Amino acid sequence: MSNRKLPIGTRDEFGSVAQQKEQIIEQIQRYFRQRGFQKINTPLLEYREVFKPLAPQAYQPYQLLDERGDTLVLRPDLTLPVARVMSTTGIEIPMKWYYSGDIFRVKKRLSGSYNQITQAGIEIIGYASLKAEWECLTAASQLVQAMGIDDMTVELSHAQFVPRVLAALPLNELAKRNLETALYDKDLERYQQQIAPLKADPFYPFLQNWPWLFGDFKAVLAALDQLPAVPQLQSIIADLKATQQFMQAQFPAQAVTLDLSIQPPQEYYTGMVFHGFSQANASFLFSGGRYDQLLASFQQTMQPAVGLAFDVDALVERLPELTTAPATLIYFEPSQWAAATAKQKELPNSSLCLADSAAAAQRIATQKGAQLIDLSQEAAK
Ligand SMILES: N[C@@H](Cc1c[nH]c[nH+]1)C(=O)O
Repeated sequence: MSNRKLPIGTRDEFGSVAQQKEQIIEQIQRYFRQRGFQKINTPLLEYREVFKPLAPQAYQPYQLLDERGDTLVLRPDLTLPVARVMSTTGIEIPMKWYYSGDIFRVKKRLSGSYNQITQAGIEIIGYASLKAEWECLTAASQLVQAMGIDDMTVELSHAQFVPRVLAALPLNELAKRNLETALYDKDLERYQQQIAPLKADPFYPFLQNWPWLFGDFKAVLAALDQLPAVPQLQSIIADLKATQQFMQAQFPAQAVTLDLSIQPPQEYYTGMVFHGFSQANASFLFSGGRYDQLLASFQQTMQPAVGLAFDVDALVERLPELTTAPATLIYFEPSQWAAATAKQKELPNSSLCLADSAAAAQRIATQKGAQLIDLSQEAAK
């Protein structure tokens, strides 16, 4: 009886959860409108090619065919459609976009997570400076704080850190790939096997600690003292330090950590990567980063870009339940329509009772635990 079932990984939303979700989306969008961002909407359906830059194993999309037999997908990401828009229209950069919408990612069966996720996010296109990352982090900290969530940790990382360390190691390409996978998977046994041939190498003391290079910002940076000088890492470390100092100065209460052994959540990231998490949530509250090469995969020219997306569902999960004023139902005679409407406007959490009789109205009020105002009594006077 599949007409009574939902597809795996989807859900219905109603009542206070649906209402909180609407409010969160509105709060985020209002914030970005006020900061001078422009709204962008893209379709739910796109050609599969738009999402080529995503790691296929990470985000398997739902696929369908259009009438010509071309493969379409339900969008598994919102950044790539914005990159497509930028490269197919003559919109001038720099540009700051905000958006909200659902994305679809087929997850493993029994993973317990949803395949339809609501995101609200931004894409800042055309700014190469660290200020663009700081704009994202400012928005994330201020918005999450304003929602009343006070246990978020912001974690910084950098998409180039791991590749640049690997490039400096005296290993062949295959050994580097194996080392990278073992590091990202936190498969310590395989990792130890991969670094064993480097026991006499100056990188060895650092390599022994690498899988644990996450957590307290200063402690992680201090562990880099063991690293032989790699000139290609200097700008990365300087940017991360400057960003941590920025956060400390602007948002002293915001916890900021550093992870130098993590796989970036998107393959298209080329620079600093950041996300926010709370101990109470399995998913990130927001996730984002710099992706300077992405527009080049749609057109010839490279454009600097940074963005982030909030996971609206994860935010709602963290919010305290809505407490609403006790409900009131207003029963009235058809001739009292205008008076009933005026009364309803006055009373918070009230609605018109559309029942045919006062007795039916009373039954509904009792069933809903609502107070009943009966205007028909006044009409009768
Ligand atoms: N699209 C990314 C988030 C992001 C927006 N802009 C840059 N990154 C995600 O879903 O993880």
